Amino acid sequence: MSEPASLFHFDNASLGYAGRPVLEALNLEVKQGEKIALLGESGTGKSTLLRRLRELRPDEVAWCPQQPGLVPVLSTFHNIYMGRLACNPFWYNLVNLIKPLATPREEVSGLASRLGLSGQLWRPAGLLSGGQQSRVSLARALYQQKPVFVGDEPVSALDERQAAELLQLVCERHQTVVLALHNVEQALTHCTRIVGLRQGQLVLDAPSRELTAAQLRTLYSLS
Ligand SMILES: Nc1ncnc2c1ncn2[C@@H]1O[C@H](COP(=O)(O)OP(=O)(O)OP(=O)(O)O)[C@@H](O)[C@H]1O
Repeated sequence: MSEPASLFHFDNASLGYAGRPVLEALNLEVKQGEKIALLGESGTGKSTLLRRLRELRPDEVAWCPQQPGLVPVLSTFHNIYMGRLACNPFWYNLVNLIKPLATPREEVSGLASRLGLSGQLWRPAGLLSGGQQSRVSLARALYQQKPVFVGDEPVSALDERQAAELLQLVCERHQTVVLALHNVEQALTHCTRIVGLRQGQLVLDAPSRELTAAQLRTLYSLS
């Protein structure tokens, strides 16, 4: 069997903003088929790394940002539909804005029901609860139907049961997954590899099966 293809490769890389590094001396390779959880305390550079992954392969990455960034006056349907806006011609998007066609209605309502949003399909996104908005954002990313899913704390606003179901759905539907998470149990259950960041450095990179929740919690301990 041939080796899985390398999708992202950082070799002693520095990532940051306007010449100010956030992550330094980064060595990391992501191969096709991997399910990776990125852990580390707030401000350590998880989002910075995820943004770079998205920039490197914009056509292959389904992106689920930390802030839902929904259009509040548009319905749940329209916000999810936006995941595929760039794949369709202008006239098709315009028609679907005014009177959604049967195919996208079916696709989006199927996805909405998987995410427990059936009853919210035609409500303006601005009227939804925080957890519902975060599920709409997740549905919009799933609707992109790309091979790589990059999610920045995509389930942090959800309860444990919903979070587990949706992480499973994300992993089933994408060949490669990279997720920033704060919950170490979720990381160990759903991901096969854990990457830990601390103060701008990669300090852990190991298969989940070799790690315990207690070891991962040390990434968050003060020192
Ligand atoms: N657009 C930006 N311009 C300048 N600095 C930024 C920008 N975005 C983030 N930073 C800085 O980069 C550092 C890392 O931020 P980042 O958002 O990557 O952390 P994080 O690990 O994702 O945190 P959290 O868990 O709170 O989301 C922080 O010091 C932050 O202030």
